[in-house]
Amino acid sequence: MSLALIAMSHSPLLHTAELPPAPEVRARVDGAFEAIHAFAAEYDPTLVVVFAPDHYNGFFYDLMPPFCVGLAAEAIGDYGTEAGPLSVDEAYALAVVRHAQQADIDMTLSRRMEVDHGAVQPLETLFGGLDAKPVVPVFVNGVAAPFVPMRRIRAMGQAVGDYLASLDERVLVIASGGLSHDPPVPQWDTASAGVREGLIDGRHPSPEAREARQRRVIEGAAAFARGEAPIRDLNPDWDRAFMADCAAGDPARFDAYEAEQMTEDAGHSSHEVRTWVAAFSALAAAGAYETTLEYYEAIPEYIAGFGVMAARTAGER
Ligand SMILES: O=C(O)CCc1cccc(O)c1O
Ligand SMILES: [Fe+2]
Repeated sequence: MSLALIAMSHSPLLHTAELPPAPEVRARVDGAFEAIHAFAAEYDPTLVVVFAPDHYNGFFYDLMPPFCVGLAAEAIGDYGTEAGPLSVDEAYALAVVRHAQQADIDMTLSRRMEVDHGAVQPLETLFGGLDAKPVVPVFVNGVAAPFVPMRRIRAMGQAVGDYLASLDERVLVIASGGLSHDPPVPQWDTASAGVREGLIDGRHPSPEAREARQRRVIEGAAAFARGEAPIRDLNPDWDRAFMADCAAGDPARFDAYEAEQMTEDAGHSSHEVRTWVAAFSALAAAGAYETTLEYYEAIPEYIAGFGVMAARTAGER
C-alpha cells in the first residue's frame, strides 16, 4: 500500500499559444514537467486516480454533479490532445464509488464519461498517452457555479483516499487545473440565450463551433499577454498561499476557501483547485506526507497561475 500525488496546472495554450511565453519561462515549465515525469516513472504506479475538471465538454447544466467517478471514459480530443478511450479500471472505479457512498459521500457515477484536456494533459505529460496505466477518472466541477462548500470536496477526497490507502497497489493521485486564472469560459449569469443553450446541452459541437471556441481562447490569451483582455489578473500571492496550504498536510485548512471570495481573488476558473483539494485530502488519508517538488510562476500567455507539486507519504521509499 502506498500513495503519491502530482498536482499540475493545465492549459490548452501550452500547445496552441500564438504569443508564447519567453523561452526561459517555457524552459522552466518543461523542467517542471520533466521532474514530475521522472517522479511518476520512479514511483511506477500500478493505479492512477485523476481528479480533473471539465470545461463544458463532458458535463453541462442539464445535469451538473459536484463530482463524478467515470466507470468508462472517452477523451474528446480538444486543443490537439489525444482523443479516445481511457484505460479505466472499472472494478476499482466502482469500488471507489461504493466506498465513498458508505463514507456518507453522495458520489455520482457515469458509465460513459467524456473528458477533455483537463484529464488528458496530465496523462500525456506523465505517461505519454491515455492508456499507459489503469486509471480511475474523477470529475470535480471547477467551472460551473454554484459550488458545494470546500469541506465537501475535502471529505470526498478523504473518503477516496481512505479506500486507496487500503489497496495493495502503488496509487498515484493526480490533480489537474488551477491556480488563479480567468480564461474566457462563458458564465451562466452573463451568457446570451444562445450561449446558455450550449452550456446546458453543448455536447459534440460541429467542427466549426469547436474551432471558433478554441480561437476565442487562443486570441483571448494573446490579448491578455499584451495586457489588452478583459480578463482578471493572475494572483501569485493567492496561488502561493494555496500551495502552502497544500504542503501543510492539514486538509481542514481547505475549508476556509469560500467560492465567491475565490472568484473575486483568483478568477472564475480558480475553482479548478478543487481537484488539488480532493487529491491532497486523499493523500492525507494515508498519513503524513512530504512535498518533494514545487514549481510556480504566473504565466499570462497560458492564462494561468501555473503550479506543479509532487508529494508522497512520509518515510516511504
Ligand atoms: O477551453 C476552455 O474552455 C478553457 C481553456 C483554458 C484556458 C486557460 C487555462 C485553463 O485551465 C483552461 O482550461
Ligand atoms: Fe482548465
